Amino acid sequence: METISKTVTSEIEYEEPNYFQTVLKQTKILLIKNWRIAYRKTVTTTIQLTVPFFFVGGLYLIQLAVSNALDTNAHYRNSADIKGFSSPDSLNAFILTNPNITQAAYVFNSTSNGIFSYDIQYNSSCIASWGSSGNLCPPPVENIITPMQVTMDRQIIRYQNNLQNPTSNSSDVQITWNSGIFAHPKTLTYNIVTDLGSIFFFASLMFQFVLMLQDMVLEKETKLKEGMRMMGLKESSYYMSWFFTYLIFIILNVFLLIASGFIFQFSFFKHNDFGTYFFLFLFFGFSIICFAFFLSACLRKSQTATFLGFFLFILFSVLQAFIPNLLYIEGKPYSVQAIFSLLSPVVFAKGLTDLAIASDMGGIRWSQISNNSPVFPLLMVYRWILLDGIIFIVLGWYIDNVFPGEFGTPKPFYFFLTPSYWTDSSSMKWEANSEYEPTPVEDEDVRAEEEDVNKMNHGTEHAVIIKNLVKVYRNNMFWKSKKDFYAVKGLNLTMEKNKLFCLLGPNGAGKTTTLSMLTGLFGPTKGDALIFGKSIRTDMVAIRKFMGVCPQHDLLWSHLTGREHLELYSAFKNVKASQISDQVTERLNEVGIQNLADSFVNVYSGGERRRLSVAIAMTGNPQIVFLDEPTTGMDPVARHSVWQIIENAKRKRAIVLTTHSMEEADILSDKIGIMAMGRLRCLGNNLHLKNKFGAGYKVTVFLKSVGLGSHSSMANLNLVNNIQNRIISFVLATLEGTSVASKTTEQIVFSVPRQRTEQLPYFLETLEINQNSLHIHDIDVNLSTLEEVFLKIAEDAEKERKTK
Ligand SMILES: Nc1ncnc2c1ncn2[C@@H]1O[C@H](COP(=O)(O)OP(=O)(O)OP(=O)(O)O)[C@@H](O)[C@H]1O
Repeated sequence: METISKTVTSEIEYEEPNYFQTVLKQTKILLIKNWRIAYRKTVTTTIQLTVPFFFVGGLYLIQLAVSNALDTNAHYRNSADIKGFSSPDSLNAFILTNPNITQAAYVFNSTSNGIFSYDIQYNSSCIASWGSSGNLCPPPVENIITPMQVTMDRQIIRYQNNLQNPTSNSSDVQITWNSGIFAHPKTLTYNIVTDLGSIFFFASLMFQFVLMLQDMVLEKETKLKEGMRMMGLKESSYYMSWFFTYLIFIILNVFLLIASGFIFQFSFFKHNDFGTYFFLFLFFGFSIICFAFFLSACLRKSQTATFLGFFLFILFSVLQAFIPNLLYIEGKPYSVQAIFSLLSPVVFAKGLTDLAIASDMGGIRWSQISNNSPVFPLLMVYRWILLDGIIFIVLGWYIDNVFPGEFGTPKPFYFFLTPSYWTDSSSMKWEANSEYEPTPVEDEDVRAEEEDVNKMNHGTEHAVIIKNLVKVYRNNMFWKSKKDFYAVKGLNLTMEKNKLFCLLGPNGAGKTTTLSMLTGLFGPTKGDALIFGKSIRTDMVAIRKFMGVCPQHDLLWSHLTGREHLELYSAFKNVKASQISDQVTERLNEVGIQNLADSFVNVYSGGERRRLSVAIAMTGNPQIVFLDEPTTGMDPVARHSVWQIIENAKRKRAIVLTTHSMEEADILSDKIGIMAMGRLRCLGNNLHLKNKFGAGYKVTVFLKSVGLGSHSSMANLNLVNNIQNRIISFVLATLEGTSVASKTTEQIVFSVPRQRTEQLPYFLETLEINQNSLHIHDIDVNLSTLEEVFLKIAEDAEKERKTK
């Protein structure tokens, strides 16, 4: 057997923060946790943070593509046409009435005495430029002005020379020229932001919404949220930590969105006041965080969350594209506008459209937000978006409390009116639920326990008192059905302080369900339990302060280290900040994973994860610890060291253990209850159960070697058979009622009934006297094992199931 190092548990000092300090402290540590995980999920986080840049960039590319398309379609020139006009005014009149069919014009000012002056006027719009499509707007100097100037100058010189003397040079010619653009009507530029901006800006923020919804529902689905709650997490801290995590994401996104807007030179960002669009984006970000909260309270599966998230993304993209134009117009009743304004994407789109249209006309100043539009000006848009957010967050909080779904205990619909909700105060309330119709109890120990429990009025003398606890897994959440499954059928039980109670039972017996109710993972259908006098129905928050839990499935974050997990839970348990580091090291040493302390949990083996879960359960010196199959998957060395931890731990606290290892139950338990098919079948300490349910004793007779093995021969086998038969005949004749349990070439195991206890010493003496003549090497006597007791109970339950 390996040496087990004794761990000396140092005295833990606690902080006693008030409710608000606790919430703030927990929020801070959860924020650190969220950001650590986000930082370590490098690729996902980078995409999450930079998504607005890609959306705005995409918008810019579309703008380019649309402009080019307009270029291609322009039928802008017919270069064969040359027209003459009598005056600049008639030229201008022609150009204004026939836009974009003339590329350029010469306007002659004076042509006297060898002095020439002319202007070159050209079409400055991109669509009329020279060159083919693809060149968005080629420079006029190279394409128009220079060729025209060179051509004209040459012609003037030629003309002048011909007039005077064809052979003389042109030094006495003086030419001045100017260039300018055509007269043109008011320019209409294509503004992509007006048409598509709202979809793109909306999409870049909605991306966060989908991810957040998925993150939150995933933590719920994987029970991590409930795991933290069981260890003392405050609901408000949990929500605040997600809220601030995503608010920071949103703020970073908004800044990146604005920066991208400037990089791509959108007039939306250049011409409107910064505050006008900054607050619009920020408030919309806030409202989608609240909307995600609301939905996460209603959803259970992360896959559904992702699907719904994308569906809403598309639905709102469509709605916000056309509803604002139909809705926010003069003459529409305010009530209709108000109803649609409950959807923040719709009001957001209205705000964006206002800003986009205004950006072509100088933009909106911050001082104009209350009157920039006759219907729903920006100020009203801001107010509605904020109101939407507040409505959704309140609804989400209410639903989460009253309909917590699979996990969590439903609170009454008026829970927010009860002082205990706000103060964590315990009401010491004993919920004697009379609705349960008891099933007849066959075992007298179980019946006696039930009678004791029914006499108890308060539960402070015991660590746990369970009274008529029932759990029904409903087939659907609305009505009772025949398919409803009764997992626990009226459990009555007490567990003592400073003792270890072991709950055993075959698979599906209802052990985990019972533990889940006791730890507040979900509420009982009927009945109640008091833990150190506090009801699991009404005082779970108070109970969690002194409770440690090691759930059946490890609730761990792959991207956090073992040390970080323990630091997080120590803080939940209010261990003094200055002591956390020492306490964490102590817990890590205790379970023997100190060498993995700074490795991420995703590299831990199954057994190492279990050890970390046990260390988490023991964090903060809880008065009661629930261990659901804590040693599953551990090697024998680890298992023995965990047994030693449990053995040490139970001196100061109550421990409730479930296990499939009979050895573990035998060694550690002070009291054992065996459940099957949702009911308690027997109760007592291991000796009592073995005596009561075990077959009696096992006598193992070891045969002397006759040289079998690889050299076995027929003759030797016959010899062994003879020896075995003689021993069996002798034993069966000496001790009445004995039977052969098993037989090998080396040993024979006999089952001796309990009724023969008194004759056993005489029988063993006789066997010893005949040891040599019977060819016996050794004899061993054992009481029935717990395993036999377990098998008998399971067998009885199986028979009961078949007869039903
Ligand atoms: N969410 C659920 N919905 C419906 N039935 C459930 C649900 N959870 C558990 N059950 C059923 O309730 C019964 C009791 O389950 P429970 O997990 O409590 O058993 P257990 O004794 O802990 O078993 P094991 O030893 O295998 O862990 C099982 O038959 C199980 O299938």
